[in-house]
Amino acid sequence: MDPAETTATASLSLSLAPPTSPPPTLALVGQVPTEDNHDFPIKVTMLPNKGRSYVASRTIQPHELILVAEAFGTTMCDPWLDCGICHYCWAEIQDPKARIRLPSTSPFTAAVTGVTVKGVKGRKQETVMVFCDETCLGMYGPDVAEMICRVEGKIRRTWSDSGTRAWKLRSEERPFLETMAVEPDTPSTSSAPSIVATIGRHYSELVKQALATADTKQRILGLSDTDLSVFLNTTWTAIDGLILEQESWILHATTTPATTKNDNQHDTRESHSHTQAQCEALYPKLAKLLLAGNNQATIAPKTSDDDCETIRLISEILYRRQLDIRANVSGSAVNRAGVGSVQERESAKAPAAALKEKSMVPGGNNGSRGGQKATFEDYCAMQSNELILFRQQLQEDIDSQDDQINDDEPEQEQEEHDTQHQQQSRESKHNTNMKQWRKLLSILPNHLLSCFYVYLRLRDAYLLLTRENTITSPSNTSSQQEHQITLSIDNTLFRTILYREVANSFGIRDSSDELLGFAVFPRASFFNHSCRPNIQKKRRQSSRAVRARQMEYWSTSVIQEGEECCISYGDISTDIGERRARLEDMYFFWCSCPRCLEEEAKVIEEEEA
Ligand SMILES: C[S@@+](CC[C@H](N)C(=O)[O-])C[C@H]1O[C@@H](n2cnc3c(N)ncnc32)[C@H](O)[C@@H]1O
Repeated sequence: MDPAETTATASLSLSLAPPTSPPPTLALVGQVPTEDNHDFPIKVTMLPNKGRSYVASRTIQPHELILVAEAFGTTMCDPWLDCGICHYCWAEIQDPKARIRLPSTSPFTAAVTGVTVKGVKGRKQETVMVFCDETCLGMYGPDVAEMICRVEGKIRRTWSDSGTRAWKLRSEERPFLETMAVEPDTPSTSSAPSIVATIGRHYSELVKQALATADTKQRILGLSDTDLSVFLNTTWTAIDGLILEQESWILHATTTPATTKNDNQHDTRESHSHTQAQCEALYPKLAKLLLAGNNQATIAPKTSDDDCETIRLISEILYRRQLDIRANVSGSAVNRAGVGSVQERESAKAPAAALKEKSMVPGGNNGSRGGQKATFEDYCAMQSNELILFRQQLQEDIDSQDDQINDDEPEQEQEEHDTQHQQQSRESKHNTNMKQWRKLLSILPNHLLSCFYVYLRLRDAYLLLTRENTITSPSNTSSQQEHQITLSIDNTLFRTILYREVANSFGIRDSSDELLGFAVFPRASFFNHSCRPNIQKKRRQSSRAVRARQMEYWSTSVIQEGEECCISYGDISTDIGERRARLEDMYFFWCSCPRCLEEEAKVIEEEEA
């Protein structure tokens, strides 16, 4: 694979239970071909020190097509976004006249009609998606495409030239972090609902809880998997608390437009524009606060292209998950449960069982070696690499900081001391809590802080889009609203998606081996790596409309029943040292495939000679 060339990184809210790890492997272990799938050539099994893997369920002959896997999520690398490559089939667009470009006109300003936020209206939309024609757009899904362009429209916009400049929050209107300044038993002075104060108290406690689990980088590294899960859940939940506090206030302000003197002066339209600006103005403050914990982290004035790639992938997966829910759950159940409900989360937590029920073989058995639509359950069945990635990043941070620590510390401490001194008289309790936050953030890997940043931007964008949907289509009937998909995400869902993409996505390349982007093929994610692979992957060529969304896996030699079926993760032409280092860095394992063992033995032999 190139599960290869991946970019990056699971639970709600106030639950501190460890995430759904270990991955749901056991239900898949020892699968046996059933009556109707006895001819399916591969099955998933558990191998020592390798996790789950595909093995041959019968003798496989060379050049057999053994699996067709369908992509569940894709993301194109930024430079290719508007370069004549179809966003659905990833082929060069043959007929420029038939080409469809989204958005067809600049921004979705129509969606924010009447909102005059300086620097926003009419701003050039940088994200585009192009498709060969209606067929490809239809296959990809016009709604998904539009949604992704809208999300990116929000995300690409710099925070500084949107909300913050247009909307200066008055301190008396600002509950931001207010609850951090009060003792748990002190009533909140905020006009926002009391839930805000409750959340505020709760998340400050969570920060303390996380620090009580581990208060240095080294101690975090020493935590068991279970304790590290609790530590991460607590930290992420505290961040959700910060965000919830702000969202509660924004929603409160939206639903009660005439509660302040200021609001009385505005008509509804202006009120909407202000609340939109508030969304955008509040998040940078939060991001700054979060990132202030680490001297090396800066708040990006503009979201990076890499972050946008990740955001596109997450948004597509999230959207397709909503479609799955709609297809699998009855409409009324969706309404009852609501987006992101506990029921949904529970069903997402039992992917292996669902996979088993649906089909005992990967990719099903429809006579064409699978290829049926991948689902969010399939996606969740992939291995989550959150803990392993976290530890790797933390170790890297420790290694790179080791040399600097002695020089930097006194300066950092002095700076912190000065800042604290200036504010001490008026906000001593606020500072105590801020200090705890800073402490917590300073012991987290920079990589995680970047993930918080991406998460904040997503929450910001989804909130704005939900508001725009409400503003632009207030007259929608309830049945129309039922069919409208609104995206929402919490830290559980964000981490579920992000950390499964890590080491599980495939690079998509053109004929000259240029990397166009990445895709996640959940049912192909059980192929382990070998430097002497017996399976080769190929993009499907049967018809244009399915190209790239499907990947074929072909045997390259005779594979005996029970033998492992492996692909290679990226370049295997390099020497053993380089190969092993790359695999360890990107896929978190030390390769002991037959070829590596042979080459290792040869090196030892030569050294001894
Ligand atoms: C795409 S997944 C393969 C399926 C995975 N084993 C599972 O249980 O979901 C890639 C991960 O599998 C493991 N893996 C793949 N090939 C391996 C190998 N040759 N030796 C050890 N672990 C391997 C590594 O943890 C890697 O990050």
